[in-house]
Amino acid sequence: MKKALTIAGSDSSGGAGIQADLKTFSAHGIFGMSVITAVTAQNTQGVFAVQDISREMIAAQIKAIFEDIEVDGLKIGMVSQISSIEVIAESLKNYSPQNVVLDPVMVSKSGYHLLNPEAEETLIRKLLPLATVVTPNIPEAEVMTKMSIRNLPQMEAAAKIIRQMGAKNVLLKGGHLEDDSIDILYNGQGFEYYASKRIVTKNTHGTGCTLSSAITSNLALGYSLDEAVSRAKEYISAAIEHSLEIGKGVGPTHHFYELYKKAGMMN
Ligand SMILES: Nc1ncnc2c1ncn2[C@@H]1O[C@H](COP(=O)(O)OP(=O)(O)O)[C@@H](O)[C@H]1O
Ligand SMILES: Cc1ncc(COP(=O)(O)O)c(N)n1
Repeated sequence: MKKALTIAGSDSSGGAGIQADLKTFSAHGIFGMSVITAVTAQNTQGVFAVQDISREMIAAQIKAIFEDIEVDGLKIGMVSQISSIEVIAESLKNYSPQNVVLDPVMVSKSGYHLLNPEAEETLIRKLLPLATVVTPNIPEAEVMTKMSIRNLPQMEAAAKIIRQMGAKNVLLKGGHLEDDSIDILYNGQGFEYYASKRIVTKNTHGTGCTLSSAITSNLALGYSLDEAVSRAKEYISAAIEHSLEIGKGVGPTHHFYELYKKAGMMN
């Protein structure tokens, strides 16, 4: 069985973060493991409190996993402080992990700063070079490039700038634009485009986490990056289409092993 690790924050309401990642890994038939960087008290309506895990504890979790178990895919999600980012970068250097997907989580859908703005530059400098692919949404790409992104040509220009910052590949997600949702992948030579119909729903809590852990799962299963992104896009579209009316606010995506298996997407 393939094994994947998520280094991210815990979402008490189960829609995003570590919880979304582990559900996604399971739906792909992957054994999921976690390094928790922060515990959040959140639900479908907002984030109410965050407690960061100490750098010693983050390092100890990473060591415990890599010293014992082979990691076929690694996803990095919410990391809130400079010290946490630094310890992750230092710890991972010892293990040279393959198939690293970096989701540069900055602000939650409900507007809470999950990444301390002072740590943005450290995230770019320390974590981007470790990434096989980085998956910013439009507001994150705007912070990284300091440019305004309103259309496809601006997305392409931003993807080129972000790749120059050190990631091997950039998947810039178009979910925040108004038209159909197009994500673009830039590998330094050319672009791939992944379009999907915009699904009309308010329930998109955890879409970014779900997409990045689905890419990680498919890379761990041995698919090329292009195939991994295509399959992950099918997964997230179905997960949004079947999203759940849970809670009073922005409900979560749905993770469904059985439907996925029927669609012939299981290995
Ligand atoms: N309403 C929607 N319909 C279809 N796909 C969507 C919708 N919202 C987001 N997506 C897709 O979900 C993934 C996550 O997108 P996005 O919302 O941009 O990221 P984030 O959760 O990081 O803000 C992307 O592949 C995006 O294209
Ligand atoms: C622990 C954690 N990690 C990531 C997100 C981002 O998810 P979203 O952008 O859907 O709010 C979140 N809300 N909580």
